[in-house]
Amino acid sequence: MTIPVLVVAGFLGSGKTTLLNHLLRATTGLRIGVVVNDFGRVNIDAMTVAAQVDSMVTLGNGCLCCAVDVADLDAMLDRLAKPDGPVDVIVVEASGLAEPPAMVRLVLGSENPLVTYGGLVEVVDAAEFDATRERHPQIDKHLRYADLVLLNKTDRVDPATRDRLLTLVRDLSDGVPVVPTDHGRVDPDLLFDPVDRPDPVARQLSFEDLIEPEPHIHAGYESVEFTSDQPMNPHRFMRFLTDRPTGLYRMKGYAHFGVPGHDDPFHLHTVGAHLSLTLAPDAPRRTQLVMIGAALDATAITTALTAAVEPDPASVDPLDMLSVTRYLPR
Ligand SMILES: Nc1nc2c(ncn2[C@@H]2O[C@H](COP(=O)(O)OP(=O)(O)OP(=O)(O)O)[C@@H](O)[C@H]2O)c(=O)[nH]1
Repeated sequence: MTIPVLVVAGFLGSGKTTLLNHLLRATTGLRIGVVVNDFGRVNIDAMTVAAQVDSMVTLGNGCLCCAVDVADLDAMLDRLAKPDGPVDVIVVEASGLAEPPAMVRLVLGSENPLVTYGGLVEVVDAAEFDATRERHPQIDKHLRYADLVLLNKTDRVDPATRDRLLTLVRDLSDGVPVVPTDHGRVDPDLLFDPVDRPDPVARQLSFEDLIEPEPHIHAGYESVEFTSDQPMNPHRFMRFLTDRPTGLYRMKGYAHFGVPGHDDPFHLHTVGAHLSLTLAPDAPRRTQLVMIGAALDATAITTALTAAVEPDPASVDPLDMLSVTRYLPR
């Protein structure tokens, strides 16, 4: 079980903290570690009902909030990412403009084997987008860095503007999934896998008892599944992975190539352009993938993956497997 670390970025006032609060409310059973760089600046609802110790705040429902500088992020990830606790996912709120790429590098460079990169989410204020872009043209570059863009505050624009902005942000972000939200209300399942835990956290009065839980919203994203009992061709499959389908945020599952000398399947997960691959000798010898994103073209994805099926794996040069195995951890 690895712990995804999600980095949330966005211009001042775009709704990052609102998104954090939503995630704390909308997930049940999931223990979220929230990392901010200043408690004083961020108004996390949960903190009003929490006990603060040192740089860490413990919430009744098993969530933790911590305040660290970017430089200390690595140490905080080690503190939070431990087998069996204390959290299932970590959300880092990036503040300041230069920070997101630096934070992503830190997360990707973490030597903690439990830490996996969970994606860079850019929150954009729909009501201010045109004005922000005029003042800060670098926002276009930020959109391209992101693995997922939330076009937030859609309640503050009319439907025609919302649609225009959605198209504009999709064009600017170059294939990155863009999901419209108000008050950061995105389905948490788009961001990370639900955790099936009945109620292991010993608790008295919890955060969840004190706030109104939000109804589950299942909107703004799709998932596409692909299964093949026939092996995949390593080159064609890796081309599919590197030439990421438009709107794809994350993908998880198993791939089987059946090339002589390489019969073990691989477990894979991707977030944005990042791919993580491990050998899964005990998994069934088949390919089974779930792809999650926004405005996914299910037909195009299925067609591309079907074209990557290899009916005659014995004829594939085992050296072609280098295009896959080079992603294995060293
Ligand atoms: N109408 C509307 N207001 C929103 C929405 N999302 C956030 N807000 C409000 O916008 C203001 C800024 O939201 P925050 O979540 O604090 O934004 P932030 O990005 O964390 O801000 P900084 O940390 O200062 O950069 C708050 O008053 C929110 O209540 C939305 O979708 N619609």
